[in-house]
Amino acid sequence: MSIRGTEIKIEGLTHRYNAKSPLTFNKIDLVSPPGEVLAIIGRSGCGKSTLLHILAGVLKPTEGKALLNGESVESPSPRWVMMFQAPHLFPWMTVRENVGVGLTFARWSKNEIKKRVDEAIELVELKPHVDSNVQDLSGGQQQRVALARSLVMEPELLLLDEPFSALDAFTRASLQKDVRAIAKRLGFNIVFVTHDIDEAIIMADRAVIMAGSPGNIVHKLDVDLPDPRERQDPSVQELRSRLMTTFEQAAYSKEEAPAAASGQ
Ligand SMILES: Nc1ncnc2c1ncn2[C@@H]1O[C@H](COP(=O)(O)OP(=O)(O)OP(=O)(O)O)[C@@H](O)[C@H]1O
Repeated sequence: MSIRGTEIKIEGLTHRYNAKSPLTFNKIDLVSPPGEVLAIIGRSGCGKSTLLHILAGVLKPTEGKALLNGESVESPSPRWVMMFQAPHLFPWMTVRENVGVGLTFARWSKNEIKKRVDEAIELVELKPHVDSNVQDLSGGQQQRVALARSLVMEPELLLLDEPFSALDAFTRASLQKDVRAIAKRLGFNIVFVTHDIDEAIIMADRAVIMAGSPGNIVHKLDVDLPDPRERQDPSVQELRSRLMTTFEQAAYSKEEAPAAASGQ
C-alpha cells in the first residue's frame, strides 16, 4: 500500500449554518504538514465537528478555504475519508466484503481487490476474522473493519470524529495506539476530534485547542513524545497535565474576553 500524506492549509475559514444562525467559527488559520497526526480539542459546541466536516468536503465554508496540497476541498473524496463513532458497516457482509466495498464500486478487478483488502486486513490485525460476518464481531473489531475500509482507498488524510468514544477503555486504548502506529508507518495525515485529553496525548503529534463563540484556535501544543506511548510513563503524565491546564486556561480566558471588551 503506498499512501502519502498531504499539507493541510486552512485559510481564513469562517462558517455559519444559515443566514439567521450565529457564526460557528471565524477566520481560522492552520497549517498541518504531511504526515502529521493532529488532535482538535475543545468544549462542546465550539465548532470542532463542523471544521472536520468542511475538511471532509461535506460542508462548505461561508468564507475562506481548506486546501490539501494546494487543492481546495469542494466535495467528498476517497483521498480524504471520515470515520465516525459508529462504524456504519453493511451487516449482511463479511469483513472482506465490507473492506473491499469501495474498490468494488470503483470497479477494480477481483485480484486487485483481494490483494489490497488482504493488506488492509493484516494492518488492522483482523486476519483470523476475514470471512466472518461483521455482526459476529465486537465493537472494537467492527471499528477496525471501518478503519481497513478507509485504508484500502489509500487516503492522504483520515478524519476521525470521536471514533473510539463508544468503546470500552481497553479496546479504546489499543485502537488509539494501533491507529497512530499505522499512520506513522504509512505516512498519511490524521485530524481527529476528541474530548479525551489522554487520547490527544497518546495519538497526536500536536494538539490544537478550540474555544469561544464563534470558535477559534486559541492554543497549539506539540506532543513531542517518543513511540510507543504508555499512559503510565511520567513524560506522558506530565504532558497530559500541561495540556489539561492549557485547555482550562484557554477556555476560561476566551469566555472572559467578550465581557472585558464590552467593559462589563
Ligand atoms: N446542522 C446544524 N444547523 C445549525 N446549527 C448547527 C448544526 N450543527 C451544529 N450546529 C451548531 O454549530 C455549533 C458547532 O457545532 P459542532 O457540532 O461543530 O460543535 P462541536 O465542538 O463539535 O461540539 P461537540 O463537542 O458537542 O460535538 C453548535 O452551536 C451547534 O449547535
